Amino acid sequence: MTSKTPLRVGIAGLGAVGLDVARRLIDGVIEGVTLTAVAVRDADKARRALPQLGDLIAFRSMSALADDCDVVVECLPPALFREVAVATIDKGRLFMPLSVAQLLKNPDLITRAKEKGARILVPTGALLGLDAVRAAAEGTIHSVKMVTRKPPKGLEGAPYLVERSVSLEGLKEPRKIFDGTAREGAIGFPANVNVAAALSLAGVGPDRTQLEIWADPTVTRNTHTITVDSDAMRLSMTIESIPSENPRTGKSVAPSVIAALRGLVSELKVGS
Ligand SMILES: NC(=O)C1=CN([C@@H]2O[C@H](COP(=O)(O)OP(=O)(O)OC[C@H]3O[C@@H](n4cnc5c(N)ncnc54)[C@H](O)[C@@H]3O)[C@@H](O)[C@H]2O)C=CC1
Ligand SMILES: O=C([O-])CC(=O)C(=O)O
Repeated sequence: MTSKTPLRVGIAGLGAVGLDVARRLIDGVIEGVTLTAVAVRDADKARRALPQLGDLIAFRSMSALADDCDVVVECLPPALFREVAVATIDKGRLFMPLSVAQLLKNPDLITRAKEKGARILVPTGALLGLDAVRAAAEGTIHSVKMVTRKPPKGLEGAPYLVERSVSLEGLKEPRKIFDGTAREGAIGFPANVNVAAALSLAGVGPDRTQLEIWADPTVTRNTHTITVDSDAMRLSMTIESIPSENPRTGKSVAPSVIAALRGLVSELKVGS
């Protein structure tokens, strides 16, 4: 792809992340990247939010989104992930998932991407430091741990809590609600800790990545701390992301997608 050929982007799902990414692309924040098509549930609602849709930016079904896009950014509820993933990969496009926990449930997609000449690029999303974790993974990683603290509203309704009839309503003190592996966390909290899945894919995999989740009424931000110990480095990093209109999702997620898209076309790219 040369900088003269615009990179055509499709977005599946215009919720907290997708709408923010779409707005920024329409505003022309990245020279050489255009929003070409979107897949939405309710076209009228999408047009009310973004009147530019439907004219130069096409509405497509999820299976047709990749037809005229080089990159498809998936910003859907987890249950819809596979449909758009398969359609994009089968067309040999670049697939950028946000519902990263679903990648752990659908590992065949990675082999499928190899067969079809597609690529899967996981943006850093609500996390940080994945470049350093990948560098550590070039050597020997001894341990990876992530501790997530979210305001209770950002965790309510997660399957892990519903199955155990755990209510977070009226919580006054921080409460540890989960302690296990990233794989188990991705199953129990599919819309809350995609970041744990991303961390595990960057480092030592979902079964060796440890995860704690706290419902914490004393924090106002979605807070993730990662600690990595390897033969080359020890690192500990924390990000505190302001919740977006979707309390589960931090405001750092959409800019992270924009940064990842920019990295596909810019002459200078900083960080791996
Ligand atoms: N990787 C990461 O760091 C992060 C990942 N996420 C994940 O990213 C995904 C998107 O997050 P949000 O934007 O906050 O979710 P959201 O719930 O705000 O948006 C989802 C959108 O999908 C739309 N949708 C539902 N059915 C649809 C259909 N059949 N066709 C097209 N669109 C449909 C909904 O109307 C909604 O607008 C979620 O799976 C979330 O868990 C969220 C935050 C961080
Ligand atoms: O935005 C966040 O804090 C992280 C999040 O929802 C996720 O990883 O699914």
